[in-house]
Amino acid sequence: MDPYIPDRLPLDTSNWNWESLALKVSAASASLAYYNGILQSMVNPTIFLSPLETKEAILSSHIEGTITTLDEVLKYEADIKPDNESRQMDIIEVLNYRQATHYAKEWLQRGLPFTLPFVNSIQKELISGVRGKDKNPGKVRREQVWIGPKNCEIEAATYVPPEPLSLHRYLANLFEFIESDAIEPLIQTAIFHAQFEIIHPYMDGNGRTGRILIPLLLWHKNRLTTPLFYLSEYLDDNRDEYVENLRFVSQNKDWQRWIRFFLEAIDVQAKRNAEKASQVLALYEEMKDRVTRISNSPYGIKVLDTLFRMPIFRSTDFGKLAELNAQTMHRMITRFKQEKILFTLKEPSGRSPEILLFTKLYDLINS
Ligand SMILES: Nc1ncnc2c1ncn2[C@@H]1O[C@H](COP(=O)(O)OP(=O)(O)OP(=O)(O)O)[C@@H](O)[C@H]1O
Repeated sequence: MDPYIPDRLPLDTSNWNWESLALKVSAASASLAYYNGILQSMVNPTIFLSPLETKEAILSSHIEGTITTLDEVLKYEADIKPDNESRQMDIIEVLNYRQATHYAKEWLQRGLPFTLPFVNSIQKELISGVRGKDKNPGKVRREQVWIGPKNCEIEAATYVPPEPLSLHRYLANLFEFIESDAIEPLIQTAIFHAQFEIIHPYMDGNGRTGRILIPLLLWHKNRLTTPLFYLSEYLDDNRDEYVENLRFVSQNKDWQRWIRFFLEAIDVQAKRNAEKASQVLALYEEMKDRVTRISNSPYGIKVLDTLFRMPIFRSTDFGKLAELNAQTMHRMITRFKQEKILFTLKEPSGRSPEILLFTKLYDLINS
């Protein structure tokens, strides 16, 4: 199989079946707008949706074969680590993914441009210090890669991305394309994701970097007011179809099939994300009164935000993040336990602090 020569963007869409696409676009747009309305009603969506972001990191990494659970990741952050070393590496990959997402959001919200150097730096954050760290992090590849059965030779590949010397040309075309205002933004995002995967700019992390970019693009194209959106649940549930639809673009030039799949994914996930975000918001409102009453102090909201940031935590981290002195922290934790808001996951022992679980939020995110 020869290296693929990607289509130049924008595509020639004169023969497309716009009627069928328009229906999908309007359904996905409506669901996304509804989800965005919920985002807008949140005082601090970054804090509220922080556990959902961890789940997105887990599922996006799972598409690439990294296996870990929300429980393991949250426990790891609270210093409960699995014995198995490869499991630990998988958790670190997920934490890197989340770190790369934060980094990307901050970059864009500071008004910095959506360019190739930006995406290079996301990929660098993603693979630094983990599997792939020796594969030129943050640099466009200079070697040929291919996709196929694990460790296969190029002859057995199912797809061979473009040859390295041509990459900068295709990438320049891709980043120019995304700035065009002449294309419907959801279709533009769908095309961007597929073309990014088709180009396969890096030695490692192409799938995950491409998926990190989706909410950032939706934000860049004014479809989200905060770059928070979680698509990987759908892509992971429909992994074979996801990959097959990408393959159909290069194999049959079937862009419309890919775009329909992508729009369906946005539609379904926007509804799921909206439901989850509303549930988190409702839990926050319920807890606001209780926590303010229990804490009976000016720290109430800070304490609540800290609980929402990490449903499993060490008592000492909780104290630090909520800016409480040790005495106040212990008093509050005791009261929260009496009120069955927090449960002890691990008793303190020696110099190790107690580890606690905010069950309601944890169950909600995990359901
Ligand atoms: N035939 C295909 N055409 C275009 N893109 C594809 C194709 N098959 C898979 N992909 C994309 O490539 C990603 C996986 O790429 P690859 O197996 O090379 O791993 P990678 O570059 O190391 O990425 P990661 O480290 O995130 O797994 C998939 O998640 C999907 O987005």
